[in-house]
Amino acid sequence: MSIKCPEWPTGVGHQALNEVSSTLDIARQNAGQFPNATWITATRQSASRGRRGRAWVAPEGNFYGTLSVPCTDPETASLRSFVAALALYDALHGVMGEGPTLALKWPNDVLLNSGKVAGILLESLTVQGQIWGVAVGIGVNLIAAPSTAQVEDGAVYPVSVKGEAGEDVTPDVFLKHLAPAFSHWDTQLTSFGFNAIRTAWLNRAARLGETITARLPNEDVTGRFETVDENGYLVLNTPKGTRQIAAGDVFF
Ligand SMILES: O=C(O)CCCC[C@@H]1SC[C@@H]2NC(=O)N[C@@H]21
Repeated sequence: MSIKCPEWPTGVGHQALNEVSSTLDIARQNAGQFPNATWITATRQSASRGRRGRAWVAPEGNFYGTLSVPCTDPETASLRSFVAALALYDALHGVMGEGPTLALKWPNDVLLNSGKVAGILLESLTVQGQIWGVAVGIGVNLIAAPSTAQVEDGAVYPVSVKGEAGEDVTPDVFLKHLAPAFSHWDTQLTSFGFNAIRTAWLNRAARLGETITARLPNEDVTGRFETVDENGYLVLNTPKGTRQIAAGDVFF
């Protein structure tokens, strides 16, 4: 099967659903069906998933969306987590104004006043065992954040737009900001390559130049956060030399 990456910003579809298990499940079930990039949103998710097999707390009123992107290029696909982070940054500024502080945390969290306000989870979409596209799952705490007891020890504490900025933003209004922002940054990626995205991401990065710890399956790596490289890997300058980290959780 040969499907080209979609042209932005035209031709982006939207399926608005009520309760689903997860908008990522709907994207999987429809892999191969949507010819264009399509936003799948839901008012409730009964089985929301987060990174590394964790659950994502999903009260009604928050934003739950997955963008199904048909695309034949698996390398560019994974870099869409950076596109999503930049789009979330712009969309959150759009709904809150310039006051609250936003920052991006590697690999794909968005921080509001230092707390986690949004998360991104990418999954491959396959048809008959072949990669067909990528699903970009996005959750945003618009009106409510989980309690700190519901998140892992040492993780960034969760916050909401309502709690930090006092704004009542509905998921529909949020998508009106997020969808064009995603199209904008995705056009940058597909037209100019990852370098433009990488530079924009680094300009908004939390703790760049500071000492941070990346938790990997078998070790913790602590070092100075130097940059994100051309593959999207975290680069840490440690006492034992430079480490390039493809995946992990970062702790400040
Ligand atoms: O762990 C994270 O930070 C990522 C959370 C991603 C949550 C979103 S909500 C929409 C989509 N559907 C899911 O089940 N998960 C993602």
